[in-house]
Amino acid sequence: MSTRTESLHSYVRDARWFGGKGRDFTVSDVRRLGTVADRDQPPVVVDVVELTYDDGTTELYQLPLVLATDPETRLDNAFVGWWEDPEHGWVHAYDAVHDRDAMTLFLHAFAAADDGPLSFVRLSGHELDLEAIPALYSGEQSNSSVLFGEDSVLKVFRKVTPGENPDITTLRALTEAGSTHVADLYGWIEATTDDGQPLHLAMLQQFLRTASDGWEIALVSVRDLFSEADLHADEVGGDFASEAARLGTALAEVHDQLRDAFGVDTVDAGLVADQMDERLASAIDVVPELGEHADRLRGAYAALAGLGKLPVQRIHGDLHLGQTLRTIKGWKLVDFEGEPAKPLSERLLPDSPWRDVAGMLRSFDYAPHAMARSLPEDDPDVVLQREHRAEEWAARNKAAFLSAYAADPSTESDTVLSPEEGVLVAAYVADKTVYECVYEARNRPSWLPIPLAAVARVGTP
Ligand SMILES: Nc1ncnc2c1ncn2[C@@H]1O[C@H](COP(=O)(O)OP(=O)(O)O)[C@@H](O)[C@H]1O
Ligand SMILES: O=P(O)(O)O[C@H]1O[C@H](CO)[C@@H](O[C@H]2O[C@H](CO)[C@@H](O)[C@H](O)[C@H]2O)[C@H](O)[C@H]1O
Repeated sequence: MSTRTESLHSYVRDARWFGGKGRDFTVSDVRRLGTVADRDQPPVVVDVVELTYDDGTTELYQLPLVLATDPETRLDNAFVGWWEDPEHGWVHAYDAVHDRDAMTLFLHAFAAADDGPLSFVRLSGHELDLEAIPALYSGEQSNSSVLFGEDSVLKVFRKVTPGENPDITTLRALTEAGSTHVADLYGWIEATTDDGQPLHLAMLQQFLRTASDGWEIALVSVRDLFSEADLHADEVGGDFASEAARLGTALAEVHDQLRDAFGVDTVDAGLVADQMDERLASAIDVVPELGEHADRLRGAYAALAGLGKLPVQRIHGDLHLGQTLRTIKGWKLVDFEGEPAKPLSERLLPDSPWRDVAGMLRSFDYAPHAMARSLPEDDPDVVLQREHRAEEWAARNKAAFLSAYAADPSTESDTVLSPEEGVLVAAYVADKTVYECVYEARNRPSWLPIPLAAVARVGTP
């Protein structure tokens, strides 16, 4: 291994955004996609490293790097390594998302709509604040986001896949449709692979200055309820139901706009049910406790199969309260990348809007149970009381969300679900709950009881 690949290997392995934690891999290739340069500062290159895992599968990870001739002490915390670079000789390499100068260079490249091996594509309609000071967003998870003052935010995708990135293309369609429920897309960075496919590297979008995370707001509402033992969910000050209803309306509008932009198709409900069944079979290998509920879950899938054909369209794909932001101008949905565990080819397929609805319904169940877990309590009466309140909170907010989602604006009537919609909701909720069992077993085992308890309730009213 050269010094360069050795350094890149350790940097990727230890990065917070690396999705292959715990798996052995080698750096099998490093490709340079392009360079952004200004004569007054070190060049910024965008490299993509190919990782090969023990089982032979590969993944591409993006590394924008500042290549300095001398050590840059101001970037000590972003040091990747020093090596002989094929284009720039001996360099000290730093992760560019930590560097204000490098990110300012990117912002200016957007303003100039630079086009070359790296294309900085910009949508019209917003004048970028070129004076904005870049700062890396501290809550980075699977990607790295850089805030430009209060004007825009650049999300740098870490794991990249050749082909269309739905985070960009879905957001672009919604922005162009004038949706009020997203942060507008301002532009994106794109390169082309050797075989001519697009490689979407980053996206620049509106910074939502007044945003509060939907999950956090929901938790505060639950906490208010728990602290008022004698009051019901509709009596406490922090009642969330009107927000849940606004979320339902927002999602219905987003689905309408996505239908208009990408069209509708149909799929065989039996095939969808089979996929749910397959997910269940592999989930049981990871979470054996699911086995005792398998018959009931399969009952929900069989009912779905009985529906014949299902309308499908572009959807969010991984919706939960943590992907919603409450702003002064209403609710916004973020992160249209789809379910992280699915390969890109599957995430791009049209899907049932009820998958998004089910994601939100599951979140309304998670919030009170997650809050209950964070407040240890020995008194069995209080535990029981909280359990009642948790069910009450979940039921109230699910109902508010669902009736707003399903309400028909043309008749202005509050609609209860049709029997067919009831079957759809039950099947997609069951499928999401199975997914969550695997997610929690792998990432947060102490939270596994939350979806497991919900699996035990599948099929009960
Ligand atoms: N446009 C935005 N304005 C302000 N905050 C945002 C914006 N987009 C996302 N966020 C915040 O950043 C967090 C991570 O964003 P997200 O798109 O989910 O990134 P990731 O793909 O890394 O999870 C969100 O939960 C939200 O709190
Ligand atoms: O935000 P991501 O795209 O990474 O989504 C994954 O992680 C989520 C957890 O952060 C997970 O969501 C589950 O936990 C949430 C509370 O933390 C809860 O609101 C959701 O309802 C529940 O599904 C999501 O499933 C997973 O894909």
